[in-house]
Amino acid sequence: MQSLRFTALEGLAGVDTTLPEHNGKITEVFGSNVFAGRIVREYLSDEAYKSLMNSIKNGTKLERKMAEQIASGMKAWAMKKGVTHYTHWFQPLTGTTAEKHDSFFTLKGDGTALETFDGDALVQQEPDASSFPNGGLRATFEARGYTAWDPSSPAFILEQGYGKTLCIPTIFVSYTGESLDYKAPLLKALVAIDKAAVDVCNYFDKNITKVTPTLGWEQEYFLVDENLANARPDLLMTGRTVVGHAPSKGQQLEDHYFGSIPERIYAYMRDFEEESYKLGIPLRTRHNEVAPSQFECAPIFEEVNIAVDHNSLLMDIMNKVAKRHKLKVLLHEKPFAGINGSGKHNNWSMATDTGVNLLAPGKTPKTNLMFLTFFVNTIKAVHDYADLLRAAIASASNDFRLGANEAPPAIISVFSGKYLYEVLQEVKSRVSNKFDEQDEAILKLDLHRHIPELMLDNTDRNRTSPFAFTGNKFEFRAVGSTANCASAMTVLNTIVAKTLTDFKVEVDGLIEKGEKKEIAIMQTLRKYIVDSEKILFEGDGYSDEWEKEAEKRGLQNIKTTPKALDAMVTPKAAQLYTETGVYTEKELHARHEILLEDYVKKVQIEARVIGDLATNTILPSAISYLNELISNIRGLKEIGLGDASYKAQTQIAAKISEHINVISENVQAMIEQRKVTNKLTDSRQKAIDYCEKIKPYFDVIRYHSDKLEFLVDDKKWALPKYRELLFLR
Ligand SMILES: NC(=O)CC[C@H](N)C(=O)O
Repeated sequence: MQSLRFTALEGLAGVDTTLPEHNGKITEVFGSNVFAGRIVREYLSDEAYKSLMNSIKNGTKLERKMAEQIASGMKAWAMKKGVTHYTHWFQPLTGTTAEKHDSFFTLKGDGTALETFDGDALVQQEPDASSFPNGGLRATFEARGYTAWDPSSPAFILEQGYGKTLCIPTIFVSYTGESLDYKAPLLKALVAIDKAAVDVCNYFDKNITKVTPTLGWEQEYFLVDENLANARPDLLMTGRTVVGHAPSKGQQLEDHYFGSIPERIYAYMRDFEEESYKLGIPLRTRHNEVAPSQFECAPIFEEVNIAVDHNSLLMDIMNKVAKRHKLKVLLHEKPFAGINGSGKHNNWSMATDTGVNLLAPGKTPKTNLMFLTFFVNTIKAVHDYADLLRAAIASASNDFRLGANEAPPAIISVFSGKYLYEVLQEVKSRVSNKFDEQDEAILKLDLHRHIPELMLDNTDRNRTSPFAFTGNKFEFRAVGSTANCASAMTVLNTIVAKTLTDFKVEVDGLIEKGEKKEIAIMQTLRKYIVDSEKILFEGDGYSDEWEKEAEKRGLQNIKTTPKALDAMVTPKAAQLYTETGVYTEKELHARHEILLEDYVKKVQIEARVIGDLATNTILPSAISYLNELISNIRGLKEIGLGDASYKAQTQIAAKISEHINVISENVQAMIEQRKVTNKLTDSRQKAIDYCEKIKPYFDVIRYHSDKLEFLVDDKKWALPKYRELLFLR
């Protein structure tokens, strides 16, 4: 039987690349499936509308009567659009989104069939959902988990094939109130930063009453022909290729980056964009990324909460729409060795209700001081809690990306850009104990002269930094492409909230001692700059010198997930999270446990896939070719030719045979090691064992498999090759 590889290759020519028919104007479809804006106004009474808006703005609880009215408005809108079912839509710690559909349809006691959706169904559900990761927070026999409506993220309609479902964004918590998802802690972090940032803003402007962090993510991904992907069990099971010889041409010519978008890919992009627009996801950019077959899309920034939901939704849509185009989208951080991986850079800032971006340099000396305050506090937060940011981006898949081919290293540092670096140095050298009002006024003016030079296109970019200032926001580049942005956003907003709170205490302390407010601020900023200087790095983050320099500075460089996660369960982390109200200690430990278990499972699956592939696919291909060589050598001998005539064949046969043996021995050894490791009961130790004792086999097996791929007759190789996966579509 012909291998799937060749069937897939033959099928490629027949792929349809025609563009789907779409409405020309984005504004005509944008948000049409979202219960927001005009639609809410239209379907709700003034009273219900006001109370919903109030709940969104101030987080106040909705009265039951209002919830009833809102549910009825939502149902009317949804049914008009042909919706039959509703679901509480949530983001459990599995990394994907979850939904369990219920129909509006009910039978009353007297047998009347009705469509209903009441306030209770909107506000809270008990989906059971006992199989989601919970880190010991729930025993299965008391598996109650609740989903609770988050009014700050609008309801939307998911269209799928024939069906339409009303989705209510919710948080997912245990019976006793512990969070079991990505969203609940995020919302708490947003409350914490709002309070802390408003307090600090009020030093400068009393009119500011709300600060909302914003997020603009960039989603990188790969696309592979679906049939080719189906012939790669590793892609299907793990999202990455565990073997594969490097193609002769990779990304070295940089001819794919920003190149013209291939027709078939363009059709796919246009299609998932259209789906996204209907759901109010404001996608703006699309382009070819650096690696062959790698692409990127990014929306206009939004409030963090909404942006997180939109990214989770988008990943789901991208997967579904890819099927229509017979493509497979790879969101994994490192689907292919030797070329770029994929990130999900998180562009983060904070906006006030007076319309000011707190990380945009101001127009006047006074607003510049406000900018500087938030800028320095963010740097201090990253400095003090770098280990938590590292933990926030840790995953089995991101471990393959960090520090490899154009991805930031595992060392957390901040890039400020030349101008702001100078500004920080200036504050450091000029603010002293004797610093008086006059000095302050002059410094402020001097800084103001400096800062306006910082036009957006004037700031230098540093792609090698994990956390870079880019003119009016910070770009957290270390976040991986499969990640739920909520992990990074929860940590970042929490640590900045905590730093701002401490900052206020220090400044108020100085004011109480009789210092003028602005001088107190400057002095505290100076202190923060000095304290956090070692986190600032303007150079090449990819270089070996930086690793050495970072070590000298005492910065952590934890390359693997199991140990990076340790930061979550230190006394310092417990204090931070309990003080800000984001996690209880119990929740932190549960989350730590869940992440370790996730790591173990992912590496375990990879180990199994590698073992299977080696035994069932790679070795048989090699042995089959080896047999051909042997009969060839035997034949040449039989017709009386001497050693010299089959020298090459003998050499190739010897090499193949050696690779076969090494692979076979290592697969066996890996299986034996797994048996030992699986017996461990401590999750951390088990994860470390998987990382340090099992993963190293992957590299050895891969090395020898890739050598075989190079030696074995192409027709006998069953797995689609890198050149096919990356260049054929
Ligand atoms: N051009 C780029 O920004 C490359 C980013 C890179 N793909 C990453 O993993 O972060």
